[in-house]
Amino acid sequence: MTDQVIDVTDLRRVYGGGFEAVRGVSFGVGRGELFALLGTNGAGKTSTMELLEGLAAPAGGRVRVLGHDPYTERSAVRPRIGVMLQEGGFPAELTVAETVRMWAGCTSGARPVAKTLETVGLGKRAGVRVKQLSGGEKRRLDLAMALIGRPEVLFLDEPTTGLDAEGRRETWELVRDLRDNGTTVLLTTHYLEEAEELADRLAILHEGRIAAEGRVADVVAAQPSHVSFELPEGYFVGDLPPLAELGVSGHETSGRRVKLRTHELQRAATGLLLWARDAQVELGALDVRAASLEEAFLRIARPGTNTDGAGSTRGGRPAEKELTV
Ligand SMILES: Nc1ncnc2c1ncn2[C@@H]1O[C@H](COP(=O)(O)OP(=O)(O)OP(=O)(O)O)[C@@H](O)[C@H]1O
Repeated sequence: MTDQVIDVTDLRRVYGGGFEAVRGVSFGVGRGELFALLGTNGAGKTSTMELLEGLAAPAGGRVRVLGHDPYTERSAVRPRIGVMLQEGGFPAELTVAETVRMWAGCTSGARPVAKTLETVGLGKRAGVRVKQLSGGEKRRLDLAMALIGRPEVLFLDEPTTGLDAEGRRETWELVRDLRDNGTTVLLTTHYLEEAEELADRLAILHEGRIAAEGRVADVVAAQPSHVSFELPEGYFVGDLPPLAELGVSGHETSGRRVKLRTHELQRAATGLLLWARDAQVELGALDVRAASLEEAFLRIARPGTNTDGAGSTRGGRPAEKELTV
């Protein structure tokens, strides 16, 4: 059984004024696991992360990091964790090397400063003042500071925001290496690709609650796949084989365009194509699309709206009503 390094039960956070930003969040992260928290702006990711980092006391629930309460037992937890906040806020006049050296001086067993700067891609910027760094370089400095104490648990709040594509890939490699060497990582991100690349498991937060949680593949598998196409003039959805027999769970149309939803993509696509061949029907703009994390995210982030565009009227013709079969 994995050693549970982060253990969160029914966590709540209430800000002054009574706003409840975290509303009963529970999850666990095992040693050496990388867990990603996703969610729209304001979903509660940073508010949750700060409770785990011991920066605030929860209004309710329970947090354990490395077996301790990170707020009341801060001295037991702080030396063993690395924290990369959304904004570092370092003294502007110090150089990069001075900044990291200063922090290393307060940390027992710190990594060598020069090596750490190399690791995060700031080796050539060691003598530059913090105020002269670009946004992406500041993010790399934040990461260096989080790594300097060789943390067992690393908290990364949007670590690649502001980085260019290459910088992002480099950070991913570094984070993956750390994880592979046993570091437990909790990461928040707005980049779904980042979560897909890195996360062993993830949770999608929405309005302070976990709306979906699991391995990326499981969260995606809960979403339907789609087959969309255009029927030729004179053909209607009713001309297709019974949709339930194709494993289709719902559909919508807009003009001649038809979109089928299914959890059995191969069955639906095969049935449709065999029908088209036998009926000698040419399906226009055929698109077969497996479910994606983006779709899962959008469905959660925009409840009430259908990412399929169900019920819309495009092309000047009224849409058929959505039919769930
Ligand atoms: N100090 C505060 N006082 C009052 N409300 C706050 C405070 N900090 C955050 N909030 C509110 O709590 C909610 C959650 O904010 P939080 O920063 O945790 O979201 P987030 O998911 O990290 O968002 P983002 O992706 O924009 O960083 C938001 O509605 C935010 O306005």
